[in-house]
Amino acid sequence: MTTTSSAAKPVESPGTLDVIMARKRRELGTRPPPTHGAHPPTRDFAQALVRRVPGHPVNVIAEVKRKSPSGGAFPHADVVAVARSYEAAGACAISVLTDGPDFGGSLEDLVAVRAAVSIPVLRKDFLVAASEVEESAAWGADAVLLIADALGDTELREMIAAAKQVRVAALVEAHTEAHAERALAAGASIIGLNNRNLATLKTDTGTALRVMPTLRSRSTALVAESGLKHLADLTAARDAGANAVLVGESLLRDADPGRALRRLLGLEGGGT
Ligand SMILES: O=C(O)c1ccccc1NCC(=O)[C@H](O)[C@H](O)COP(=O)(O)O
Repeated sequence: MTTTSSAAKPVESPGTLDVIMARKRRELGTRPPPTHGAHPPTRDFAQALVRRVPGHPVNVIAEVKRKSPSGGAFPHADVVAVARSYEAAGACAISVLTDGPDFGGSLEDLVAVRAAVSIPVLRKDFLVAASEVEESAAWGADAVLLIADALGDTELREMIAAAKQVRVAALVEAHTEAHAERALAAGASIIGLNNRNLATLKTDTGTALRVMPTLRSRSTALVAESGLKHLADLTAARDAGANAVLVGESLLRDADPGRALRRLLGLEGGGT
């Protein structure tokens, strides 16, 4: 928090998410509208989240990104190789960061990863308009991330409706119960509870555990996101109602992200 020099009234500094969303809204104004090419048949993201896999504590959406504001650079530039290793290790879906400036990703990464795996692929970005949901479908995304905390009610409703229209799943993320309720009211059926506060980047893995039980009976699928490192984090998320978890950093810090995923799932020794 910063304060003005003379007035007593405090002035909030914009959080990281606000800064990113402001950039995205500026960029949208300067980009040509998406061209809508034919897109491949959509892989069923919701089904991948709810399908029970014998021997897995919970389904894992495994994430590829080259860097992040909170984590800095990750040691794997070849996101396609990492995605392949995740699929072989039992991931139910792949999350691909397509934001360039803050995460080192691109829509070309999304296309390359989708061509390399047979499981659904989530476009993880900071979408600000329904036209970008349509654009995501044209680029082959099976699902898009929408961040309830950063979108108005009308935007959220329009973007969820656009996703239904172009037959991509919408994973609607919230950090608080209030934003999760807004997501449900806007028509969301797959809700992600982000343990990371995207304004401050502080992570508390108890966040999803506290909020998910209130949503269990009103959603198709629940996803606990961010900061998950241990098998015990996965079993706790499952016990609180999660169908799936979204994991990036703890896998990407390992020299072998596929092996790290097997360990996280309790399928290989060395996990905790
Ligand atoms: O991770 C960040 O630093 C970040 C900053 C600003 C906006 C979003 C950000 N991350 C998005 C996510 O929450 C994660 O990519 C995702 O949930 C996976 O989390 P983790 O397993 O902790 O990498």
